[in-house]
Formats: sequence, structure tokens, C-alpha cells
Amino acid sequence: MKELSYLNKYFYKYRWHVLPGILFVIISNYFGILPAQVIREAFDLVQENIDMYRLYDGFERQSVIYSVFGSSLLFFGVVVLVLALIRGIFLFLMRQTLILTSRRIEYDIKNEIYEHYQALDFSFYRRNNTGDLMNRVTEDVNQVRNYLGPAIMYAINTIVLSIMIIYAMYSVNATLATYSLLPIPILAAVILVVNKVINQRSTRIQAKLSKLSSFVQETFSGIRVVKTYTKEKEKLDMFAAESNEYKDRMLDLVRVQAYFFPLIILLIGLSTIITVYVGGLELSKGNITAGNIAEFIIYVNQLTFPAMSLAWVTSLIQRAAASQKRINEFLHTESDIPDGTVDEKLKGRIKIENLSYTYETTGIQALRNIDLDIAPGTTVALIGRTGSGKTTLANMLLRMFDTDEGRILYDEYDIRDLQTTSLRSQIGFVPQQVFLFSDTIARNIAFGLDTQDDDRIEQAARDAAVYDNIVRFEEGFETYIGERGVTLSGGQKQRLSIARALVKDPQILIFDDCLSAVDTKTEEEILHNLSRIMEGKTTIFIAHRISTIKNADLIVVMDKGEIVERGTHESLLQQQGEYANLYEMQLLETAE
Ligand SMILES: Nc1ncnc2c1ncn2[C@@H]1O[C@H](COP(=O)(O)OP(=O)(O)OP(=O)(O)O)[C@@H](O)[C@H]1O
Repeated sequence: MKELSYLNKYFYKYRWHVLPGILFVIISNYFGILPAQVIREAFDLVQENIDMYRLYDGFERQSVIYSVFGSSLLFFGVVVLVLALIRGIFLFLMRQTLILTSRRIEYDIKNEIYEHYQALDFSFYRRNNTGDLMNRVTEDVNQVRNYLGPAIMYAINTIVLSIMIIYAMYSVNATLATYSLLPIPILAAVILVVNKVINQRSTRIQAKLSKLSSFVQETFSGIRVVKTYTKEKEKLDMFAAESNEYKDRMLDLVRVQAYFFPLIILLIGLSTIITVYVGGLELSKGNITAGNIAEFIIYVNQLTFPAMSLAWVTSLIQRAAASQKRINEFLHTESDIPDGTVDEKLKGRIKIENLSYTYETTGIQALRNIDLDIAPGTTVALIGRTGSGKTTLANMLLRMFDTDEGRILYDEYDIRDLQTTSLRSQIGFVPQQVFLFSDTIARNIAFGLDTQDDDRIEQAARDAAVYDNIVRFEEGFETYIGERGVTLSGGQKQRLSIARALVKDPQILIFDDCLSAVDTKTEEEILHNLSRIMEGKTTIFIAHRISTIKNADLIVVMDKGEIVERGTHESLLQQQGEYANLYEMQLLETAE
């Protein structure tokens, strides 16, 4: 419950929706119990009129009494209808205020979580899997909304209705009220217990369903591998086994539900019998009228709803509290990267001083004592075996994570003093693994821009040597890519990713092995275009192929997290070291 208090700020924000909502609950309930009293009057009227009708047996007046009786009954019928109508209007208003507010708060919470997600750093995303992150924004928020809307609405409803009915019952006859209410606590207790069982089974079903969907998702994502290795049958058997378990758990739940409703009807029936029996006794003593018995039967039946919703509301609140706890855990997670304040236009000098970095999760030291001074407007290439720390260095330059060992300076500013948004907006980064959104090509390229500028998008596509490919599509730049659109080749994706970095026209460019999937001719074309773009900009080129980087102003060779050689292409070849070896190997590969 403590966890749910986090939501109070939203209740306060929407207080002018919540307060009238509560008022509407009270009013609608008042009109909900009035019909019982009207029916009592009608019942008593029937009895009186029958007596009167008998009295005038044989007299002419008898038919007059009959018609007066008929019109009075009609009147009561109309009153009940009108009351139901008024109640309906207030029920509508109650939902319009309380349920709508819960939807508004749901929207606010989703935005709050989403905004917080975006502020968190890389290590957070490494610790938590995507499914879990998604669940908090969707499933957990949904549970919380059930508390904000239905749970609160029905809780108020239950309390108000119970108080009103019990008050009405006791003001008529205390003895009858006590006897009629006897089975209600038993009913509530039974419902509570059964509900607990239902909840446990529902949770197990949810867990199974989660597993089942992950299984299906993974199989379909990797369908090519499954088919190539002809593992369809095996996967099908695994799916059937999982589904079967899901079905068994579902049947378990249905069994409990099957007992549940007849049991409630039985207990309500018991209450009705007690009411009629004790009511009859009270009637014979002259304490109540026959109409009162009818009134009580209606009350008892009306009380079923609060008894049922009591258990339902309790479980909604419990689930919401568990979900809010998970949400709070995330909302209270602080980014490991405290933001800086400097927002300056960078000239492009990058100085790395004695930088080391060890991944906490694996204990692998990815960078060791890196020293590098990159003059503004120059091109530096990083080359080295796989796992030598190149990507880690690129990520550190983007301040995806921090380290205590050594530092990075942009111009004269320590990277920690710079505003991360300002820094990143001045860097055009092409990651090793391309990620494109399921959207149009134009919007994918324009991702880093505030507005979609067609001329700039086309120019960026030309520079990345992907323009001709795009215009060949029927819808050109408006072609959808991704799940529902066209599938691009690996090389086309890489070039789109390059265009995305170029469109921003940033002062600093970092390319992380982004030409691995393009052929040598396209590579040359891109490099030729880039040489014009890179003029005056600081560029860091990470590559495996020497052909990609041989023109760089400075080539840095990395091995096991360290810089082992540095120089220009020529000077490095003269050194006859690691770089020269790599060059020879690659020459041999191309000759073969
Ligand atoms: N997120 C991570 N968590 C733990 N260890 C990591 C992580 N990313 C990389 N490493 C480790 O850090 C070392 C350097 O990896 P990095 O990706 O920087 O190498 P690289 O030179 O870019 O390799 P490649 O050329 O194959 O891309 C590797 O040993 C790798 O296993």
C-alpha cells in the first residue's frame, strides 16, 4: 500500500475530476436503493387494495377501486423506472469522471516512465531485458490503472452502498436486518478465499503465457535459422508441450470459477430464505408490513454486489501495489551518468588521457591507459583485432558510460562537464549494428533532425551512396522499411545509417565499422563522398579493412585494449609491426 501512495500526486492533480466523481457515486447509490422503498409501498398498496376490493364485494364501487388500484400501481412502476433512469445518469457521470481520470493518469504515468527510461544510461539497459522494460510500461501500468479507476470507484461504491442499505434495513427492523445480514460476512469470507485461489492461479497462467509468447517471439525472429537447420518439428513439439501446460493451468482456474458462482447464488438464496422466514415471523407479530419483506429481499440481493466487489477490489489493489513497486524501482533508479552543464559549440578537438575501462558485468578490461590527442578537423582511424576495445572507446566518446580511470576532453571541457544532449547532438555516430525503425526511409534518415528537411535528406542519401537504391523503390523516400515494409540488404541498411549520421552535419563523426557489408566499389564511392564531407570535421573511423582507412591522418592500432602502434599508413608499414602484418594478410586475402 505504501507503494501506491506515490500516485497521490496524481489524485491531487485531478482532484476536480475525482471529487465530483465521488459525489456521483453517492448520488447514484442513493437512487439505487430508493426503488426498494417504492416497491415496499407498492406491495403494501397491493395488500390494502386487495382487502378493500374484497370489502366492496358485490358493490358497484368495486370496479372504481380496481381502476384506482391499477393506476396507482402504474404510477409506482413509472417511479421505479424514473429512479432507474436518474441512477443511470449518475452512473454515467461517475464513470465519466473516475474512469476517465484513471485513463488520464495512466497516460501521465506512461509518459513519466518513458521519459525516465530515456534518461537512464547504457548500463541500465544492459541490466534489464527489453521484455521487462516493456512490461512495466504496459502490463504494470495497466494494473495500476485498475487501481486508479475501477478499484477506487468500486471501493467507494461498496462502502457507500453497504452503509446506505444497512442503515435502511436497521431503520425498518433491527431483528430482521440482523438475521438477513447473517450470511453476508460468510459470503464475503468465501469470496475472499476463492479470490485468493483465483489470483494465485491467474498469476501462474500469466507467467506461463509470458513464457509462451517469448518462445513464439524468439522462434519467429529466428525462423530462418530454425528452417535452415530443419528444426520445425522440434520447435512444434516444444510449443505443444508449453501450450499444454498453459491449457492445464487454465482448466485449473476455470474449475474454481465453476464452483464460485453457484456458491454465491446459494448463499444469496439462503439470505433470501432467512429474510422471508424471519420477516414472516415479524409480520405476524405486526412489527413490519409485507412490503418490508419485499424491500429486504431487494436489499439483500443488492448487497451481493458489494460483497463480491470487496474481494475483487482487494485483489486489484494488491496487484496494483505489486506493479507500482516494480514501477517505483525503475523510477527511483538514477542514471550512473550525472549530466553536465556546459552547452558549447565544439571545435572538435578530442583529447583522451590515460583512459581505462573495465566492464563490471564480465570483469573484462576493455581499455588500458589510452592516450590520444586528436586535432580538430583531422581523421583518426582505429584498427585492431576483434575484441580489442574499439567499440568500447567509441561508446565512451559518446559518454554511454563513465570511468574513474583517466578522462576525455572535448576542446577544453571534461566530457563530464558537458551536457550529454549537447555533446551527442554534435556527434554523428554510425553504430556497428544498424538499427532502423519501422518507418519511412526519409524519417529514418531524418531521425536526428528536428524537422524533416527533404533537401538535406536527399543530399545525405547521395553522400552515403544509397540515393540510387532509394529512388528505385516505387515510393522512393516514402518507402516503408522494417516489419511491414521492404526488406533492405545489409549494405543498404549500413548506408542508410551513415546517411542518418551525415544529415545532421555534425562537427564530429564516429563511424564504427560501418562499411563491413558494402562491396569495395561502393566503399570507394562512400569514402570519396566522405572525404568532401569530412573536411574540417573531426572523424574517427573504426574499421577492419585497411583499404577503408589508409588515408587517415593518424592510424591507431589497438590490441587487447591498448594502443600498440600509431602513425600514418606509410610510417606504420615501415615499422613492420602489427599493422604491416595485418596489411600483408589482407593483401593476400584479396589476391586469393
Ligand atoms: N556490454 C559489455 N559487457 C561486458 N563486456 C563487454 C561488453 N561489450 C564488450 N565487452 C568486452 O569488451 C572487450 C572489447 O569489446 P569491443 O566491442 O570494444 O571490441 P571491438 O574492438 O569493438 O571488437 P569488434 O571489432 O569485434 O567490434 C571484449 O572482450 C568484449 O567481450
